[in-house]
Amino acid sequence: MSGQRVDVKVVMLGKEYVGKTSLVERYVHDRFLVGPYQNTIGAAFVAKVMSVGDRTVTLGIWDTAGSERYEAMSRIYYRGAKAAIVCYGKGGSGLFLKQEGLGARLVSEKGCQIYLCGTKSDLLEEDRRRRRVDFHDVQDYADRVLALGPHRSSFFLPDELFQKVAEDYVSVAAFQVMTEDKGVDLGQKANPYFYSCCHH
Ligand SMILES: Nc1nc2c(ncn2[C@@H]2O[C@H](COP(=O)(O)OP(=O)(O)OP(=O)(O)O)[C@@H](O)[C@H]2O)c(=O)[nH]1
Repeated sequence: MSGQRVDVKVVMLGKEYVGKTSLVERYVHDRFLVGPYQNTIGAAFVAKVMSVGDRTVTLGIWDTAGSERYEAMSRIYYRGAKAAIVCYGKGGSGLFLKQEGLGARLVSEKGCQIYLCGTKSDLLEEDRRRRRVDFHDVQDYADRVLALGPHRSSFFLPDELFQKVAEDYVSVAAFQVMTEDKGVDLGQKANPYFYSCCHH
């Protein structure tokens, strides 16, 4: 990685145990690690080179620790992020508050595109009653807390999600403005995307 230029700083956010590391592992190494859960300490970094049309884009992905113990540290990692993947466990505890705080802070970060990612969809497929986070709550969060414009919902596999981030970097006007260092109008950069992922 030394000397390699990162085009897009991507930060993974969300509560502990929600599945951030597994999402990155699936995307970067195409594997799902079974075994005892190991929480991330601080943050982990990985770079991934990918193609968008005839362009090469390097994502620098910071997988931050979800535990509140590391919250102060995480702020360091999302400084300057151009994309934030905010993960929430659809079948998890139902607590969305931490992400709300993080999301609100991210909006104040210049030029950060936000992707809301529902994880562990496979658990819901096994048993619909496990759903704890309602899709409408997520929509409400995007509207009310992030105060962002129109949004879409899609089911994507992990590699498709990161591909979308890279494609947006190349194609979305706000990103193009940023690369020219002209600054970003927060009002125009604002579409959150809802993604639903599982890693199996
Ligand atoms: N069934 C299922 N389990 C998952 C999925 N993704 C992650 N897990 C499990 O959930 C647990 C937590 O996953 P991690 O990826 O380590 O979670 P994290 O968000 O990185 O956690 P922190 O490092 O504490 O922030 C692990 O035991 C994973 O095996 C998924 O899509 N489906």
